[in-house]
Amino acid sequence: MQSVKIGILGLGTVGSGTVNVLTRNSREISRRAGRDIEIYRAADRDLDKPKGCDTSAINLTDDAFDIINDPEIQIVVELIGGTGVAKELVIKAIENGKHVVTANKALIAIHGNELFELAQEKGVTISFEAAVAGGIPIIKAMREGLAGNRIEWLAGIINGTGNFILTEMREKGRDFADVLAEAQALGYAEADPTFDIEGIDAAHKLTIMASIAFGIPLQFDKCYTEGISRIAQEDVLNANELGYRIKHLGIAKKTTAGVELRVHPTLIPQRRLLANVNGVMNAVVVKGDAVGPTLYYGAGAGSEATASAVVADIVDIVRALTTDPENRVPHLAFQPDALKDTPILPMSEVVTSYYLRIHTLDKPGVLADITRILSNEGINIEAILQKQPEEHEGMVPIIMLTQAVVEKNMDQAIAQIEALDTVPDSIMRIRMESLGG
Ligand SMILES: NC(=O)c1ccc[n+]([C@@H]2O[C@H](COP(=O)([O-])OP(=O)(O)OC[C@H]3O[C@@H](n4cnc5c(N)ncnc54)[C@H](O)[C@@H]3O)[C@@H](O)[C@H]2O)c1
Ligand SMILES: N[C@@H](CCO)C(=O)O
Ligand code: NA
Repeated sequence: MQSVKIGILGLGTVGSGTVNVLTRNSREISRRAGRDIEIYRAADRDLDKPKGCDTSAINLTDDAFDIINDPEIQIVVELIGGTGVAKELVIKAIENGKHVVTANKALIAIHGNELFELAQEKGVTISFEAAVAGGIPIIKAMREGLAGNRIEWLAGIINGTGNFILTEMREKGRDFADVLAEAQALGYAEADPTFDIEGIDAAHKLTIMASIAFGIPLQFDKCYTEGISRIAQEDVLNANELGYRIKHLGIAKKTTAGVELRVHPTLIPQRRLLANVNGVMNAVVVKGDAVGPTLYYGAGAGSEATASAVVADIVDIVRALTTDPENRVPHLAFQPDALKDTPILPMSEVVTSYYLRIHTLDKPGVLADITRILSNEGINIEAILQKQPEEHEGMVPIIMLTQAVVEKNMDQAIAQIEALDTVPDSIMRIRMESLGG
């Protein structure tokens, strides 16, 4: 049988990994797919830059549209990134009747609704396993493996760069900027690394997972997003002392009032598996009503780990080339006309417990003022840790763990505490999750 011809757009970290995996494992892959897969063409706008793969047998171009317009190519693999030219290329590819594989979470989270509709209309598939948690087959697991469940919640470490930074800070006391530079050199970070640090990349991935879990349209703009750049070494140490770890989590939860969709640093008990996921590794816990909690773990970024997911998507498409489009697995797990518009809850309505770090002046009565304000807002204190002033330029850091409270009450309490003369700095708050049941 004739080989299936694919065209790759972008030969950077993931593009070159994809060439390497497809080439090295070509025999195994053909046995699985039932057809040979041929890298017919590849495009990179910067062909002079050395590539991380052998391109001698590939017909190269610096114009990605050459590939989109090539009638021989059945599958386009978009590994350029971003929502500019990548969107234009994907739309043109679909219009030209080509299937698309992409690792681009920004594109799917922001434009997925319209792209899937177009793909549906044209009878082609957009596959995006590499877009969420890199090499971990989380999309496949949720979309197919958990299809019998009502998914209740999911929580995950879904940014490799951020987890690498937090791990190095905790284990080696390393400086934030220094670790970020290393993550960039290793090819983990986004083109704009603020996407990693400020939680935007994790929010893209969480948006995609929440749609697949709950059967709702993609709503990236409603995702609450907070990064890790404000976390200080003292918070990492305090958490440790209290039996917790700080992890940058994406959390999606179905409640009776709506769906919680939030990315933020989170204190989780040290004994939880997620607390022990370190470095560039990612992990996602998905709780289904029938199966209970399930855990998916693996490399969340990196050249060949991500390529593993890209190639799996290519194999899936090749296997399904002759099937009727109506019989393919729906892009977002639920049939397009069965998606529900369950509301996304504003952050002010989310209920969690908190870690608070309050720097106070060393004066009598400060603690009493703080506890009075918290109590007036209905906030119960679970634990208090008071540090010595000497190490903190005369300030007394007070660390508190609270019981669960609705976020708007905590907002009000924090505003009142910050207004006290004895509290000159802004308060650090980190939400807590038990991740039990
Ligand atoms: N790096 C990872 O670990 C990883 C993991 C999962 C997903 N992703 C996603 O994969 C995509 C690619 O990421 P990457 O890390 O490989 O990026 P990269 O910067 O290493 O590679 C992008 C490549 O695209 C080329 N390019 C840019 N504009 C182009 C254009 N108009 N036409 C042709 N080529 C063009 C660049 O020259 C570069 O070689 C992004 O969407 C990213 O979010 C990356
Ligand atoms: N920049 C992303 C790449 C994988 O999506 C990360 O660090 O997780
Ligand atoms: Na994945």
